[in-house]
Amino acid sequence: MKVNSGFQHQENPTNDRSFIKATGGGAYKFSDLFKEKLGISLEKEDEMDCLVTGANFLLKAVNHEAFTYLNGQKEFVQIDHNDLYPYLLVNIGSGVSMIKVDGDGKFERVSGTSVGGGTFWGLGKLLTKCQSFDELLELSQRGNNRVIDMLVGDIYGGMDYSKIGLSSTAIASSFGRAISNSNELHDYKPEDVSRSLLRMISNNIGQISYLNALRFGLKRIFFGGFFTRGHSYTMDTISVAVHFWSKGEAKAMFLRHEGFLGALGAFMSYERHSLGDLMVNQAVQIPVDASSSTDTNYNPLERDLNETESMQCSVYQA
Ligand SMILES: Nc1ncnc2c1ncn2[C@@H]1O[C@H](COP(=O)(O)OP(=O)(O)OP(=O)(O)O)[C@@H](O)[C@H]1O
Ligand SMILES: CC(C)(CO)[C@@H](O)C(=O)NCCC(=O)O
Repeated sequence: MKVNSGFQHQENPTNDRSFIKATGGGAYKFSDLFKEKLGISLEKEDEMDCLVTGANFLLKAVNHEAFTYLNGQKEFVQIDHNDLYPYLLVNIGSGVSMIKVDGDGKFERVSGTSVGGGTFWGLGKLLTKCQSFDELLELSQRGNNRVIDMLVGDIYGGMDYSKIGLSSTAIASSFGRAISNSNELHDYKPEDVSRSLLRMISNNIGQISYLNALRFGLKRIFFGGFFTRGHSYTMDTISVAVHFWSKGEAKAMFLRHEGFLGALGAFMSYERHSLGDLMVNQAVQIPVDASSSTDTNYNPLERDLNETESMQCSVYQA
């Protein structure tokens, strides 16, 4: 569930109540619990609507929101507000939603995949016995996927298969090397398992994203959701997949505030529904969650803010 940071106390003579905007499945699942334990009503906002509203807002209001990431190099992308649409928004949460965005409130969820962040975390937990997502992610940083993945070179006696554009080091079959010896799970290092898993899932998401971008002629793909967490290897793998499948035509772009799109969108719905006292051009504070950084190389704010600061941005809705 994404809960926005604003809390509204609505004065109403017949029904004096406190409510917060919420979106995602949790807004339904935990509605009764919020009411019962806290006396707060959850006002449900559509998840896709909120994701798109949040992404559009960030892309327009925040300088240096989007960046590309390739070979360890982060490059911020200058967004032309008049030339933002259409784009593909790929939200990688537990599952993955792919949304074609054509404008403010104009979008279509064109695809999705159940192989997402929940798959990485769930399978990773079973295979490595690690206790937290952060631990799993940390393991992957130290792992070597070549130990478990079957590479083109493993099949072709160390050679590239250049005729079809595959180098000897390309993965021919994720986890495929595990079939060719008598190793059991405990013979593999959790680090290597985690690395292969992360690579398999990120690669797959990158590939499906590109195929959907191709389907609709979209050049720009923005990735959001709490899965990436600014983790360099995750972003690198997604970028390489998009680059590889598009033959360099399309670019994967990541959002600095990737995990907060839905919450932001829910927050902004106060304005949409004329319920709040947010005014056009009123500055809002977006809290920056330092906990969203697990990668020691990752500092989403390395450009202009430190982790504890809030960010000033302008709500410039028509
Ligand atoms: N500290 C963490 N604990 C658990 N999962 C984490 C953590 N940090 C990142 N993740 C990743 O984020 C994913 C959840 O992302 P997010 O919160 O955006 O989605 P969600 O709302 O649960 O899912 P969906 O969008 O499918 O409804 C997890 O499956 C996991 O891969
Ligand atoms: C079900 C949602 C939308 C909940 O956020 C998400 O987890 C998702 O997009 N899952 C992928 C489902 C699919 O398209 O196969």
